[in-house]
Amino acid sequence: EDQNVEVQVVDAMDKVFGAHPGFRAFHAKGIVVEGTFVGSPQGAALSQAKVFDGTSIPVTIRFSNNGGLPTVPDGSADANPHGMAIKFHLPDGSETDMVTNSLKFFPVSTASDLRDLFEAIAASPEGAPKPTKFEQFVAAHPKVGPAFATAATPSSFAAEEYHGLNAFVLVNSRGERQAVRYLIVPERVAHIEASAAAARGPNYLMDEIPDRLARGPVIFHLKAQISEPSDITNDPSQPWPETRKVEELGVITITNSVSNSAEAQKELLYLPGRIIEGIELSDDPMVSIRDGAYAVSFSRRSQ
Ligand code: HEM
Repeated sequence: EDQNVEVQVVDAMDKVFGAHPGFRAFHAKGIVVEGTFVGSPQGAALSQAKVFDGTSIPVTIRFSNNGGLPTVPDGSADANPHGMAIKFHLPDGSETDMVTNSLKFFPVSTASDLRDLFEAIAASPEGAPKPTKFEQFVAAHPKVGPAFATAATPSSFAAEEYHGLNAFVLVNSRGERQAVRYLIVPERVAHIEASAAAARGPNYLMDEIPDRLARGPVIFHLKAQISEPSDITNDPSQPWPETRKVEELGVITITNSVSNSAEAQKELLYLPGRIIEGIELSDDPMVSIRDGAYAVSFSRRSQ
């Protein structure tokens, strides 16, 4: 990977979406909610991380739309995939994060390919000569089309399944290591047609979740897809077979929205590589590069 891909990828995002002071370079539109996580015995057997020890851990969650436009309509295809970022607040004051989205696999293998994808989009405005740079990129990267085809428009942030995509390694108290990919599974997945989403208005997802929480909690199951030794762990564009075992790591109970979401999300920084003992990076270099890019975006949006 290039030395400066963390900066280049954020620059390329800004070329596509424009720079919007105070907002994230990507997943710019979102809403912050709060709740708790309780780890399961299976989670504790897979990882000694304190987050899975069965005690109730406060969580701060940000749901988001794809893209760098703070005003993207929630039901637009450009808002897919939606994101779910979770920050777990451990009793010792430390934090660990998970940053997931609703794609079933990632469109490209590496961060430099993602940079090149945004560069190609930026170089392919309306009326650009055919084949456009974007069309050429898609032709040369066969996972882009199929990956985006896995994204749909949810009826609610609470009715979507989210995927960690990058592999992590869980380490238990016996030192046993298991590469996994996280899945965040709602009680019910519900997708709607673009026309129905448009009828609900441009902020229907952001408006719906506080209303829902006022009526009662929202439950998700945090799960781990368990890899086999032959599975590739350094390429999130390669899904593992559907037949792989999935273990429950615990239950997320979202209890409330926050009154100052717009301010709260400015202060929040989720880092996919913010991990604690019992969770390790895999051989996928993308996670550390993501950390760098998220930090670049954070420092720009905090100015
Ligand atoms: C090389 C790959 C990637 C790069 C360079 C990248 C870059 C970024 C950047 C710059 C941000 C804004 C961060 C901020 O200002 O706080 C962001 C946000 C986000 N990304 Fe990525 N991303 C990558 C891959 C992924 C993957 C694989 C996922 C899902 C599994 C994902 C899901 C998200 C989500 C959900 C957010 C919003 C986080 C929040 O709510 O604070 N990204 N990404």
